[in-house]
Amino acid sequence: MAFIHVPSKKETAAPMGRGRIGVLLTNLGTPDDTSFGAVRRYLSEFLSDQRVIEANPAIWQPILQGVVLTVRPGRSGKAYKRIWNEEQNESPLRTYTRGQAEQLAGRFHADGVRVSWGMRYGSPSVAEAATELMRDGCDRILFMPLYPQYSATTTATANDQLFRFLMTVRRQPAIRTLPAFADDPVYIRALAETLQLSLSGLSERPQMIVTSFHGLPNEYVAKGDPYREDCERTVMALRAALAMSDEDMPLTFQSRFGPAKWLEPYTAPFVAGLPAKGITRVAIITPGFMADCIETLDELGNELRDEFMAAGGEELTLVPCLNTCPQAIDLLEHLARVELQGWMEF
Ligand SMILES: C=CC1=C(C)c2cc3[nH]c(cc4nc(cc5[nH]c(cc1n2)c(C)c5CCC(=O)O)C(CCC(=O)O)=C4C)c(C)c3C=C
Ligand SMILES: [Fe+2]
Ligand SMILES: [Fe+2]
Repeated sequence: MAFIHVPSKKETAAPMGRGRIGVLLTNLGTPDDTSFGAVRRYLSEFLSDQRVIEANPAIWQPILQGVVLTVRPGRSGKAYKRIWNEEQNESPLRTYTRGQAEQLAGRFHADGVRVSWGMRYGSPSVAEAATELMRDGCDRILFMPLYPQYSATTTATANDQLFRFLMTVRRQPAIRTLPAFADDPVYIRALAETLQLSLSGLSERPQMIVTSFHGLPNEYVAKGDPYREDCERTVMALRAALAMSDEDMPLTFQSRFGPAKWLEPYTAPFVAGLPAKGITRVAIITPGFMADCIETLDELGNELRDEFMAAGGEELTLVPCLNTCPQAIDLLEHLARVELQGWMEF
C-alpha cells in the first residue's frame, strides 16, 4: 500500500501566493534501513504500484504479500547492507539525491529559487517535499523526476504521485514536469566526461565499454512504453560523442524481476560470457541511473564482478553514476533553467 503524508488543506494553503519558484527533485526511493521490516515496507509500496506491476492486483497481491515479501526482503536487505552509507546511515541513493538537491540549491540561491527533494516510494515523500516548497511560498513548482529515459514505470508514476498529493490541496501551485532527456547534449557530455575520467585512472584501456540500463518487461514496450527507444537514443549519442562503434559499446539491460521476458540482451550473461571470447577487461557504464544505488553498486559492482572474474575476467571497471559530480550539477541546472523559461528571465 502507498502511504503518503497528506497535510491538511489549512496547512498548505496559508503561505502560498508569495510568487516564489520551487524545484522538486525526485528519484525512486529506498528503504529507511536494512532490516527485514524496513525493506519489506519499501518493497511492498514499490511493488504494489500498478504502473510497475501491471498484473491484476487480485492475482498479484496474494503472490506479493505471500511469497515475494517473505523471501525478497531478507535477500535485498543483505545486498543493501553491502552498499550502505554507514557514515550517514542511509542508502547511497538517498545520500546522492539529497546532495544533488543541496548543490542545485546553491546554483539557484541568487535567483531566489527554492530546491527540495522527495522520493516516489519511502521517505522523504514527494508530498512532504512539495509541502515544504509550498510553505516556503512557492506557487510555481518544477517537478524533476530524475530519469533520463522515459518509462511509465518511473517518470509517469512519479508524476502521478505529485498530482495525487495535489488532489488533497485547495490552493494548488502551478506545475511543470521535466521531460526525459535521453539525448540532451549536456547529459551526453556529462556521461562522456565521467567515463573518460574513470578510464584515465586505469593502466590499460578496457577492450569494451558495456552500457547497462535497468530492464523492463517486453510487454510494456509492446504496449507503447518508449523506454527502449530512449535507451537507444542515449547510447547512439554517447557512441557518437566518443567515436565508438556498437561493438565497442554495446547496449544491455539489467535487474530483471520475475519470470517474464524483459528487454534483451541481459547484462549479466552478456558480461559473464565475454572472457570466453577473449575480452577480459571491461568497463560498465549505467547511463539510466542518475545516482548509484543497489542496482549499480551491488548487482554490477559486487555480484556481476564476481561472476566475471570467476569466468576468467581480469578487470571490471564500474563507472560511477553522475551522482554529485560537477557535471551532474551542471546538467541539473541546465535542465531546470530550460524548463523555467517564461517563469523566470535569465
Ligand atoms: C517489475 C519490476 C520493476 C520494474 C518495471 C522496474 C523499473 C525500473 N526501475 C528503475 C530504477 C531502480 N530500480 C531500483 C530497484 C528495484 N527495482 C525493482 C523492480 C522493478 N524496477 C526492484 C524489485 C528493486 C529493488 C531492488 C531489490 O530489492 O533488490 C533502484 C534502486 C533503489 C535503491 O534503493 O537503491 C532504482 C534506481 C528504472 C530506471 C526502471 C525503469 C526502466
Ligand atoms: Fe539541453
Ligand atoms: Fe527497478
